[in-house]
Amino acid sequence: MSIVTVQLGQCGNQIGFEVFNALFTDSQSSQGLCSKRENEAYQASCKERFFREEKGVPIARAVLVDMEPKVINHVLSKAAQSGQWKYSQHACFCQKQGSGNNWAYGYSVHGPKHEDSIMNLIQKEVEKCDSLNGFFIIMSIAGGTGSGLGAFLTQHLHDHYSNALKMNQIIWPYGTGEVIVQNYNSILTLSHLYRSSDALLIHENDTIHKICAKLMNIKQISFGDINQVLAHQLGSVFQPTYSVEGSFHYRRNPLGDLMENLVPHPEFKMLGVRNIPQMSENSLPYSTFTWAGLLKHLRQMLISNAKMEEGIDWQVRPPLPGLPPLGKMSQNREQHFNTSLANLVILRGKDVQNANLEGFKDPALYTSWLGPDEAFTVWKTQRAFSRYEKSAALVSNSQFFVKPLDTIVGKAWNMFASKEAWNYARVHGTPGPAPPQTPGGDSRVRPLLTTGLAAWGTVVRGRVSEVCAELSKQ
Ligand SMILES: Nc1nc2c(ncn2[C@@H]2O[C@H](COP(=O)(O)OP(=O)(O)OP(=O)(O)O)[C@@H](O)[C@H]2O)c(=O)[nH]1
Repeated sequence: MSIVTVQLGQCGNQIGFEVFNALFTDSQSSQGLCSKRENEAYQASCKERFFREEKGVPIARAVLVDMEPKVINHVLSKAAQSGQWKYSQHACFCQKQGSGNNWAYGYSVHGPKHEDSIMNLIQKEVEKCDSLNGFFIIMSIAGGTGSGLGAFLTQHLHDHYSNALKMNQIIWPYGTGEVIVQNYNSILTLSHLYRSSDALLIHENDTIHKICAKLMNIKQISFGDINQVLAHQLGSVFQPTYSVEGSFHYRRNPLGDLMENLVPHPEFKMLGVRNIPQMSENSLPYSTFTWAGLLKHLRQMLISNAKMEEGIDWQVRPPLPGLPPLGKMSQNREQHFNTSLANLVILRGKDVQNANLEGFKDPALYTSWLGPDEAFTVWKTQRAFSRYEKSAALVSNSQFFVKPLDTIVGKAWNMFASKEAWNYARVHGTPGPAPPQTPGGDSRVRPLLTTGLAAWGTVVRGRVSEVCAELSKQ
């Protein structure tokens, strides 16, 4: 079954390119450390998911959308220059003017105006799949096009393709110093996506930046570096794995299987990825790994909510069995133990059959309403990924995002409240501080933003407390 990727805005298109490039390069690699037959099955499965063929050339199953032509032109030519795969020239939609980091402009102006053209392109790409698995929608949540138009399109995909799964890859903005209205844009996007998407796979720019600095030893970090790390993480999740252990049959329903294992309740669908090992190419030849070592680190990253291998807090332990719920709760809080709803571990490489995953089956890791039998899954393949002889990825539905979500909602409310205070002061003749800049100099979008923000902010805030309440029941 195939996945149609929709790349939106600057961020979505730049990341999309790196993802296809990583998938293709890995699938063609001769360093898979497995039999020829197995390698061919892996390649065929990757191709069916992400590429089609036109005159013998692999073409990404993707639709590229941006309101400015520059980035799309750039990724089209980079893909063509790779000499290995291409985008279709006919699967691109761009205009001359971006959304100026204005969510409402993307959602209320660009969305309705270009809905037919974009949905037509998507339909054409869908018709080229023998069997559609779903959509993978890559976007940032802080700009205007990816976030606003992305929320609009996801809603329309939800309405038009109700049987296909929708997974949004969203890029969480840096905590400081980027787009002044990023917190508004983010909560507007999240609250819309929460209704129309089946799962949100979240990557935080701050985290990936740290991985580039600390694990990859990159001195001057560019979006290109960040996107390569991100593409590696996504590849480690989406490249094929066995449907039945030991067979060369690869999973045919990647998005469906992922959701079945990781989204046990439609209200809890924010997923995070951790992977191990991740290091610079120079260090790799001098490193050896064992499954026991990799899995010990990965488990501790999970329970202590460490975002990368470096700086893991080894003091955090699962709550002791038999403690009364209240005792468990206060102990959890003290230790910052990260409770999970569901975890999927994906193992790739040599001797994968010998990896022992008992550590992930401890009931103390999960909520009281799902035991490890339902909440924990493992996928495997003997075929090594990228340049790593052994590697492990963890996709987790856990408390990972409660804190970043709370921070973003809190900042947006503060900004909103200070703007309201300023308006009040102005109306009542008392001078107040200048208002923070809001998007929407355009009179069409300003009312939508102020009323919309109040409504959607409440929705997101409600989600946060629900997630906290449910997950802290441990
Ligand atoms: N990881 C990553 N983040 C990016 C990249 N480009 C932009 N961003 C992030 O995306 C957010 C800004 O969104 P953009 O994608 O640039 O904006 P857009 O969707 O094109 O919308 P407009 O510019 O308003 O038309 C910020 O949080 C940036 O940090 C990229 O290539 N990689």
